[in-house]
Amino acid sequence: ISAAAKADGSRSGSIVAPPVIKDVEKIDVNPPKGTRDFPPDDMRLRNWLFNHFKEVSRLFGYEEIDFPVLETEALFIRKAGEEIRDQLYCFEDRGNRRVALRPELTPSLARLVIQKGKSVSLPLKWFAVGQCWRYERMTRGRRREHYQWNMDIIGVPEVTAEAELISSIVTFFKRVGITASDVGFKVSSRKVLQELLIKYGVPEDLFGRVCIIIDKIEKIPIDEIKKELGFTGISEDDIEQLLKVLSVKSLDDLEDTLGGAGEAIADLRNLFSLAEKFGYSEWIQFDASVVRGLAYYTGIVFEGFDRKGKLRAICGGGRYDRLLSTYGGDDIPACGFGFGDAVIVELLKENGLLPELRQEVENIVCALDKDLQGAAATVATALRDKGQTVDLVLESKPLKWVFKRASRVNARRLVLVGKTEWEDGLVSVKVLSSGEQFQVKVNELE
Ligand SMILES: CC(=O)Nc1cnc2ccccc2c1
Repeated sequence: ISAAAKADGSRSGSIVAPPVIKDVEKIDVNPPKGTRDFPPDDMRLRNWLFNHFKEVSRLFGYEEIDFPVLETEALFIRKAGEEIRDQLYCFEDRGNRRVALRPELTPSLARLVIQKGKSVSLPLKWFAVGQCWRYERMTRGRRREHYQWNMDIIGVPEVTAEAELISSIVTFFKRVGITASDVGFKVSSRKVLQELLIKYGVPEDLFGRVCIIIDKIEKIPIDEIKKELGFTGISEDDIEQLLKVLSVKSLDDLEDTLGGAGEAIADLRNLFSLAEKFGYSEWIQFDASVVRGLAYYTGIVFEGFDRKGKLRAICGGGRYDRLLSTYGGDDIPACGFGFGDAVIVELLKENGLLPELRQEVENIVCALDKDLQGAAATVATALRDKGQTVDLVLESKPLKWVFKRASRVNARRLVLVGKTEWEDGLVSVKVLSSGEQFQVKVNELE
């Protein structure tokens, strides 16, 4: 071989190296751009968060629902110029159907309510925790998926519904240690805008579009806002007046500016007095500039914000009384909120409230030599049948290895199956925290 090898170490001539079978390309082991894996540590935090979401929802008497992450594209096609529409993760499936990964849960909920029709009795109180998707052209490193907790009340026209929804979010915050000095809710009503646009003679079908433009008020320059509002046909004077109303600082100012208490004022005053009764007054404040970025809201809108102003909105929601009818359903009033899984984790981190979550297992069961593997399986099963968690050592390993694994999986105790004890139906147990050691009959282990 050396004769055939060249100075540069390459080979030639009669020597044939065995063919290297390269039948698999090394695949990219990272998840697709903008998406996340949930290895155990991350999954523990996610389960901790989602369990709080679900426990609060159950505390409020809501029933859990779910729907496919894939929907028809038509469910999300709205012409109000929403960002969520521009970033729709849509495509044509192999049956040439236009489909989309859901960017939010509310349309699916509306679809399900209409599908159920008369077979469900109102009011419905439903909740879901589901993954939502967006496709951004240039991924500015932003995520393309997140999980959202939603709670919705279908069939209640009064603001007691919105008041209860905010109470459920306050309950969640309290459970994870967030207080009214960390977080607040900005509350307003789109009926303010509605009343103004009627006054300005703006056609009703432009309402959603105007709301979406106003929602961008803190994100793009005011001149751009005025220009976009101009395109909808509102006069410059009316635009000035509109922006003035949206900057009022109190409900009283709003009432003066609107020249009397319309529905919007009545709803808001009602909500604030209910907040008192629910016990969360110090969590909410009126803020006329809150409109939220979804076209279908029609009344009260609210969003959770961090008082340090360092993070994007934590959650948001409101009343959407027309959504079901736009899908051909009956005119059923509805309201709900969405709560994403990203900002809340940043907030908890900022406030040192992230929980320390470790794997834990009660028992490691191990055979002390390999012909006791069956006995170890019997012991493991006896413990598992009693509801004890067991990590069964599945191969014969030196004791040193077992101790190392015991500390890594945070086991409470070791259960060792040895030859002599087993003949007397005994196993030996070592409590790892105290070092206490004892022998016990298998069926007395608990
Ligand atoms: C902070 C964050 O991850 N936001 C986020 C991530 N993915 C989404 C996907 C769909 C709709 C909204 C989304 C929002």
